[in-house]
Formats: sequence, structure tokens, C-alpha cells
Amino acid sequence: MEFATFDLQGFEKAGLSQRKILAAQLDKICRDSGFLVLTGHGVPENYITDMQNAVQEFFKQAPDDKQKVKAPYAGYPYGYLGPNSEALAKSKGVDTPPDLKESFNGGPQEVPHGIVDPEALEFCYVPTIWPDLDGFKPAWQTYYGEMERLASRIMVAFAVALNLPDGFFEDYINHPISGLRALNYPATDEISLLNQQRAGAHTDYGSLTILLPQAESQGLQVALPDGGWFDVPTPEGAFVINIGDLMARWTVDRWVSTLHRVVAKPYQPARQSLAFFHQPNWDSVIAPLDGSKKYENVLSGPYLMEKFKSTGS
Ligand SMILES: O=C(O)CCC(=O)C(=O)O
Ligand SMILES: [Fe+2]
Repeated sequence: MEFATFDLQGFEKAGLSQRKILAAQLDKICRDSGFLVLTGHGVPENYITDMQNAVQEFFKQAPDDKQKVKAPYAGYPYGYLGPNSEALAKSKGVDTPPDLKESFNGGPQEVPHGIVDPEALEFCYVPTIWPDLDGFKPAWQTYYGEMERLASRIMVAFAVALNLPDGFFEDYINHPISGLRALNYPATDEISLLNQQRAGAHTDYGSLTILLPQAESQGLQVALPDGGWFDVPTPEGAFVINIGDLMARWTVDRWVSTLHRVVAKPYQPARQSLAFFHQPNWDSVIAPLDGSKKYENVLSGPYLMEKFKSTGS
């Protein structure tokens, strides 16, 4: 398998006929694996390094200091989630020991006017709990804002790839409820528990994920049709993008949300990554894009909430 690359600025600047060719390539990638390396993203490098440094400082703290910003109750979506709190494979009905990781999570930066649904307010519009570390909050907020803009641009390319008008997704994603997760996978020694991974095999839940694994780091793998695993390249200066379950459902399985994991091997150095999970507005109605009735309509927010209940977080 060759891992696909898509140059976003190349697409955005292309003339009409070249744009069609590139959109067809993007459609093929999303049908085949739903995973690609994204270049030409235009996110300023210093925003990325500021964020990576801030996150590294956060994880370097003593456990007690990290716990100061822990999610205050089970199910609270943001803040620090320590070791042993999540097993992603459970979202696929596979019972495994907890993933070998810790994370810090944050949500939308503001509550849009007119949101009154208490479930929405509780599930995605509760505050992010900020650590008391110089520069952490601004670095995080800047990076989050960049990811929101990048996701919107990718959604334009997706619309074109699906033969829809450029702005088709705009109204669905103008108040997105995306989550940003900084992940730290501590160095491993011997791996003692059977089936324990850094992130168990899972698919992502939303429209698309923008991943930034630490450059040249190892371990992210996508499932192959024959049951094997393929190592995802993590080139410097590029993001890894993948389709989530909601997009597969929206496209009535034209596009695939592929199983992936971060494999745990003995004696690995620590590994960090940033994962931005793009999710349409809380109340966007996700109806099959082909006009069929193959899937029932769902609301973006409640759909996501159901998915979360399954991972033991
Ligand atoms: O850390 C990574 O590279 C991937 C993590 C991941 O797939 C996830 O958290 O959904
Ligand atoms: Fe994932």
C-alpha cells in the first residue's frame, strides 16, 4: 500500500480542470483508506511549535499537578485524563486493558448564541479547564483556531471531491463542536498485559481528524483489508488526516472510516501527538448525501455523545 498525500494549497490554487483531477484523487483516497498525509496546509510553523512546547511542559509536570486540571466528574469532556482512564477498543466492542496514555482535552472556544439545549451545554460547551502554566492557554487557543480554519478548508475540498457545491458543508460546520486532544504516550518498558496498546484499535467518530504525531515518531498504524497493519508515515511539516464515522455515514459508505491504533511495543521512547476531532454543529442534521434512506438522519451532537459513552472515559 502506498500512503496518499494531498496538497491542499495546490488544490486551492488549481485552475478548473486541474481542480477536477485533484478532487477525483481525493475522492479515491477517501474511498480506499480514508487516510492521507496533508501538505500545503499553511498553518504557521511557530504556532505548531509553541503548541507542542506548551503541551510538553504540561505532561512533564508531576502527576499531582496534572490532576489539578482533571475532568471534575466522569463524563466531563475536557481537562486532564490520566493513565488507565480510556480503552478506545471498547468503542468497537472489544474488551482490552486501558490504553497506555494520558491526555489533555479542550473544546470550542465560545458558546454560540441561541444554544439552549441543556445536553449540548453540558456535553460540549462546558469550559476547558486550563492549567496554570505560562503560555499554555494562548498556544492552545491559537492552535485550536488554526485547526478550525484548516478543517473548514478541507471540508471545501471534500465537497468538491463529492461533486457538491464548494460551500455545501458551510452551514453544517459554522459552529462546530470539535475537540482538541493532546496525547502523551509514556515510554514503555516490557509490555505485560495482553492486548494493551497505546491507543487500542478504533475508528474516529466525527467528520474528520487532523493529527499531528510527533515528527518521525512510530506506532500509528491503519488496518489493512487482509487484517494486517500499515505504518503511517509522519513526515515533518505535514498533518495526517482521516475520515471519521460521521463522514462515512454521511457519504453512505462511499468514504471509509478506517480502523487504526497506536501500537505498544516494548522499550519505546515517549511519544506525543495532537488530535483535532472536527465535528459539525451540535444540531446539524446528518442525512445521507445520496438522498437514500440507507441510514436514518442523526444530529451531529447527540450522535457524538452516544459514541463517547462507549469508551469508559
Ligand atoms: O496518537 C496518534 O497518533 C493517534 C491517536 C488516535 O488515533 C486517537 O486518539 O483517535
Ligand atoms: Fe483515532
